[in-house]
Amino acid sequence: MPPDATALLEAERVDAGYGTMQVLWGVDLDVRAGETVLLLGANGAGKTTFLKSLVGLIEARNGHIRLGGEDVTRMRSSDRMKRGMTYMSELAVFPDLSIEENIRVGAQALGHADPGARVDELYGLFPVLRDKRRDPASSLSGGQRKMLGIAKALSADPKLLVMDEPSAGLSPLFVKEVIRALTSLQGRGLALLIAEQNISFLEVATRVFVLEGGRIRFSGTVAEMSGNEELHRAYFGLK
Ligand SMILES: Nc1ncnc2c1ncn2[C@@H]1O[C@H](COP(=O)(O)OP(=O)(O)OP(=O)(O)O)[C@@H](O)[C@H]1O
Repeated sequence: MPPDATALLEAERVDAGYGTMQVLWGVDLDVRAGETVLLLGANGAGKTTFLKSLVGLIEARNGHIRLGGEDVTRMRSSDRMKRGMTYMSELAVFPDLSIEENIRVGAQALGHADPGARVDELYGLFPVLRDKRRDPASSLSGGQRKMLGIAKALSADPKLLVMDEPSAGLSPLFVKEVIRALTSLQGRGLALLIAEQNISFLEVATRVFVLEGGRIRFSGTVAEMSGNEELHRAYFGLK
């Protein structure tokens, strides 16, 4: 795949693994500015490993990762963050800190110029967090806690938010809440890369990549994916 001038993030033939075990085999994926890309895959497909190699928590053994056209493959995680890529993992929230403290910690750690203004802006996006701003994060429901994780990750005003299984541990009702929150973020110029095994997230995606056994098995639009009979059977059940 040649470097794509319009891609915000571009992974090209990425190999990664742990010790002697290779998990990812030549993974290609790109995210354009402002779009939402879903990385679908079953348990153990390598989604987390891939996201970690993108954000710099593990190093890609081969291949290239470019952010805004710049090669960041060997760059530290914090420097990738400064260039606009933020990672939201499951352990995104400090339960003992208040909601506001959580967001402020995020804004400060990620180097936002005016954390106070950013906190107000985020309350506009997630009003439920404003109402509970003095309460400890542990008092939030699962869905609300996920929203706090998203707000915290957004506090540095990234161009790309990389999310690992935002639906993990949530009931279908809370998954809907998170999807609603993500929908409200779209159209603000923010790009999202979401690794999931929950196909509910297809409704927010522009394009989909399917990872199986550490290899990209499919990439295309949601319509193209549901038009592919084998994938349709595997991910949507029998027609
Ligand atoms: N720190 C680690 N050390 C060794 N092997 C690991 C490590 N983390 C993950 N693996 C292995 O790498 C493979 C891919 O795991 P990974 O967590 O990337 O998959 P995943 O698609 O995110 O799965 P899940 O949906 O269950 O989180 C698995 O075989 C897993 O056991």
